[in-house]
Order: sequence, then C-alpha cells, then structure tokens
Amino acid sequence: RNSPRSPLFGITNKLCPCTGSRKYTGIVEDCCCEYETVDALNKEVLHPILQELVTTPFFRYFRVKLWCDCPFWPDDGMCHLRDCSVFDNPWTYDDETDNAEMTYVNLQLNPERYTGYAGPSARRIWEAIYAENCPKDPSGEFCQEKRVLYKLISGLHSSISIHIASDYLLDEANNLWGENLELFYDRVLRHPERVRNLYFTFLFVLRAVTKAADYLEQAEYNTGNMEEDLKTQSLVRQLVYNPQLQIACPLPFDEAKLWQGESGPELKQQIQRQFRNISALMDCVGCEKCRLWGKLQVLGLGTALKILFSVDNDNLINQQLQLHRNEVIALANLLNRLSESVKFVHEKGPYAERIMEKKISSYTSKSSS
Ligand SMILES: Cc1cc2nc3c(=O)[nH]c(=O)nc-3n(C[C@H](O)[C@H](O)[C@H](O)COP(=O)(O)OP(=O)(O)OC[C@H]3O[C@@H](n4cnc5c(N)ncnc54)[C@H](O)[C@@H]3O)c2cc1C
Repeated sequence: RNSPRSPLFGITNKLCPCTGSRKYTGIVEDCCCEYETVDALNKEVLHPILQELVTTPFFRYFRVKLWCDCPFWPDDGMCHLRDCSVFDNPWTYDDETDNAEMTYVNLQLNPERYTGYAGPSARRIWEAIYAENCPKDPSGEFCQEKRVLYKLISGLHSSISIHIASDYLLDEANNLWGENLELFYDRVLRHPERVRNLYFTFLFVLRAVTKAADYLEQAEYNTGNMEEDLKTQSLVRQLVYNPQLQIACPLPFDEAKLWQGESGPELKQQIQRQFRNISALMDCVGCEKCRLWGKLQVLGLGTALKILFSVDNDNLINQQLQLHRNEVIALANLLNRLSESVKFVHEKGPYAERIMEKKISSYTSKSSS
C-alpha cells in the first residue's frame, strides 16, 4: 500500500547524492507516512520546534521519585517492596501518590547520554521488559496489538542506545565526550528492524500529540514567568497545528485499526497490565540518570497510549481527556528524544554504515589471508 508522495518544501524524496540510494524508504510499517517524509518533516519542522520547547521552564522540570523502590526484586540489596497504589492512567504505574519523595529535576542539566550503566543489572531489566510483551498466542504469532507494544519498546530501546552513542565518554582520563559510531552501528544500524521500530515509535507518539492538539493547545503552561509561558504556548501551537505536518503526514499512525476483534477489550486490559509492569520495572533501573530518563520516557509512552486508546469516541477526545502536568512534560520530552534519534539516524546512519562495513570487510580479508 502506497500513499501519494508529497513533495515537502521541495526537498523530500531526493536521494542523497553521496549514498546513491536510501536504505529506508516507503511507508513506515503499520503507519501512514513515508520514511522520506518523516526525515524531511523532522529536520525542517519538528526537531527545531521541539528543541526549543523542551528548554522552556514548563517543559524542562520533571517531577520524579528517583528513590529505587523496585517492586520485583526484593532480594536486590538496594530495593524494597512497595505498597500498592491507586492511579488514574491505566497504562502506567503511578508515582505521584508519594509526594514527600518526589523531586524536581532540571532535564536540561541532566541529558540522556552514556553513563556506564551496563552488565547484568541493565541486561536483566531489558530482559524483563521484553519478557513482558513476548507471550504469544497459541498459534505462535503476535497479534497486531502486541506487535505494537513490542515495537514501541524496541523503538524506545533504539533511541536510548542512540543517545548513548551520540554522547559517549570517549576518553575518561581527559573527560572527552563525542560520538561512538561503532556502538551506534553495533546496537542499532546493524539491525534494520530496530531502526524501523524507532521510526514507528516516533510516528506513534507524534499521532498522540496531534490527536490531543486541542487539549494541549488549551492547557495551562503556568510557571509564573508570563513571557516564557506565552512562548511555551506559542511553540505548542506551532507543533500541534503545524500546517506542513498536516499536509505531509496528516495521520502519522491509525489507532482505529486496533482492538477491533471480539477479544478487543480483554486484550486491551492484558496489554495495559503488561505496560504497567514495564512502567514499574523502571524503579529497578540501577543508575539514577538512566532511571530518570527511563521513567520519563515510559510515562511519555503511557501518556501516548492513554491519549490514543482511553477515549473511544474521537470527537470527545478533547472533552474527556485529562492529563497530569507531568504526563504532558513526559510526552513532549519523549517526542523530542525520538526526534533527535531519528535525526541522528538520518544524518549519521549512512556514514556510520559505510565506515563500519569497510572496517569489517578489511578485518575479514586480513583474518582470511
Ligand atoms: C530503562 C533503561 C534506561 C537506560 N538508560 C541508559 C542511559 O541513559 N545511559 C547509559 O549509558 N545506559 C543506559 N541504560 C543501559 C543501556 O541501555 C544498556 O543496557 C547498556 O549500555 C548495555 O548494553 P548492551 O550492549 O549489553 O545491550 P542492551 O542495550 O542492554 O540490550 C540488551 C539486549 O536487548 C536486545 N536489544 C537491544 N536493542 C534492541 C532494540 N532496539 N530492539 C529490540 N531488542 C534490542 C539485544 O538482544 C541486546 O543484546 C539503560 C538501561 C535501561 C534498562
């Protein structure tokens, strides 16, 4: 299925002269928009707006409990079981009940980047996250809804890996930071489905933001700094009602196709439970900065799921939707992180692939001779 190719700002769909052809082309799987369009829109419109939006006072402070309070592994020295809590986003594990333990973190001062968190602890979290959405139906197939959940997690994982690769501690002794293209290639580019899942996740979250356009436009962005708050509102408006976005990619993802079968409601509850467990797993991440960004981005995904799937009647979305301030902050910051990752793949991917493939082939020919 192909959508009409929409020339955007006169630059879309042109092949990069240095690479000859694009590796990712056509419709992003399960979405309604092409890779070429996503790259052009992101570069020209979305990325610049988002970069400015996340620096505003409203969007740069995230309220979070950074305390490790892992509900899964009480035997892990630093974690304890926590009490159950009542929450109002059925997709996420609510942290907002324990006010005394919450802190405000300035996200601009704590960028998502390499932290050195690796080894069995990090691996155990990713394994547990993937185990949550691996149960397949008896035919051995993922249903479409479970595939969506898997792709969202995998896309987020790609984005985290890309931020590690793009801001890496290259030389510890001299505190030298820079790009680690080998890591970028190894963890993401070498696995094209991980790149595809990143684009999918970006479009999914973008659809949630545009679906909640009226709500987000009318929300209060009140920090006490009127000038900054007006700028925030104006940037939100530029993002959610963007004419170029509406022309080039009016429906980034079509959520109406999901939960259609007889078992739709039951399946939705099951996937909500799985996502809540993934959200709770963020308390088990053993590095504070990773936990911060893990919690923020999973809350952002949970907010996107809430926007897309919690109100059945599309016309009532803006009357019935209720978002917490922290959910709005998480959603915008997640979209910005994904936008940065998509831009990095688009701009650095072909070069990283070329040099890594050259390295691999010279290594192979040396070892065979
Ligand atoms: C929530 C969370 C946040 C983190 N944030 C940071 C951070 O900010 N900075 C930092 O330095 N480290 C962070 N880490 C650690 C980081 O993600 C890696 O776990 C770590 O760098 C070790 O990498 P690895 O090579 O062992 O592979 P990992 O990235 O740990 O991957 C584990 C396994 O998952 C599979 N996999 C990998 N990528 C994908 C994908 N996109 N789709 C599907 N499957 C995949 C592969 O089989 C891989 O072997 C975080 C970890 C978690 C769980």
